[in-house]
Amino acid sequence: MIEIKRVSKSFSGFSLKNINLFIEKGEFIGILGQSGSGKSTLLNLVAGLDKDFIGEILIDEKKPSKMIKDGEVAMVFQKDLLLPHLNVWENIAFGLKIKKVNKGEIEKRVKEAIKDVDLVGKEKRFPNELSGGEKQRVAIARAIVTRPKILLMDEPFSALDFNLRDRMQKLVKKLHEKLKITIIFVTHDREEAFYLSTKIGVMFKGELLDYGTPESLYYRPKNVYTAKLLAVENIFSKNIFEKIFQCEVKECGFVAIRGRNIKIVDDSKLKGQVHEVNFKMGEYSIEILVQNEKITLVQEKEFTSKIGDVISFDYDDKDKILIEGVKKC
Ligand SMILES: Nc1ncnc2c1ncn2[C@@H]1O[C@H](COP(=O)(O)OP(=O)(O)OP(=O)(O)O)[C@@H](O)[C@H]1O
Repeated sequence: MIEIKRVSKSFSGFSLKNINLFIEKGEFIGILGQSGSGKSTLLNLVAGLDKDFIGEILIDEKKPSKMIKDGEVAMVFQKDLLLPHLNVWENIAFGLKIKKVNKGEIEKRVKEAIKDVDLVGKEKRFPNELSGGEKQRVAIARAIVTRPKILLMDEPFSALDFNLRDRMQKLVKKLHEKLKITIIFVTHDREEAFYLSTKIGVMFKGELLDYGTPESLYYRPKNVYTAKLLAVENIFSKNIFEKIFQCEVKECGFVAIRGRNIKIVDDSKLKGQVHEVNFKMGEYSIEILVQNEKITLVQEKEFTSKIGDVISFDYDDKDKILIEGVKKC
């Protein structure tokens, strides 16, 4: 178990603020947030790379620096950091040799890791003879070969093209299922976080704003920032929402509704004027004006009305997302 308790850390102009997080063994935690939100800062503290912070971090009741010394924590970074003068096999075996693992065991583990990351046949190649994706696979093999309890990954695929990224994500997911280790994976890509994670932590300006399963974050974001990050198109203060959707909402700060949950119908008391239409990847994104407020509807069905037309729309009460608290973004 990883316990992050009341952790704060300051640089000039940035601080990580009072982070509390409890991570069970075997979970896959995605830390999601925009650039500069403090994801890597937090990961470096968990890795024991930075010991200068307020609060407490315990991994299986031990300090991170002890875990990393004992080889129980491994890291994969955005840059592969392979040793250029060693071939694939030697790069993967390097950590085991340092730990003085016996030769037979090294052979066995390296061979298995090479199979796991799909690099069979490329053992003798040097890093400059590998593609970006292959280099990252070597980096992952090098990390898992030491059989760490925890694997920390800091945007490992952000430099790869989307096809390769897809393949690498599948590989990491498969490895997680096979090895059952705890993984913390930092990313600014919400699809990546949703695909991989059992739980996601949302970071914003040094704070952990939201934490939960992908489903709970998707259906019940706790704040406006998470809702925006998860592409909820329509977010209004309670009063404005009540005005444009002609309803009464129980006490809350904001009300949100996804564009795909607003339907165009033949007739309804709710009407709006078409303001803008965009066709994106098989979906129409339709912006309409309702009492001077813009709302966005999303549908796959072909949209034939023109700019300026008045259309009727409706929604289901259960699709409203009530958000407490203050606006944060
Ligand atoms: N060693 C340092 N000294 C001073 N400021 C730092 C240091 N490391 C990070 N920062 C600052 O802390 C803030 C958070 O950085 P961090 O790298 O944790 O963000 P991030 O969410 O991982 O961003 P990215 O996605 O761009 O990697 C940034 O404003 C950064 O400039």
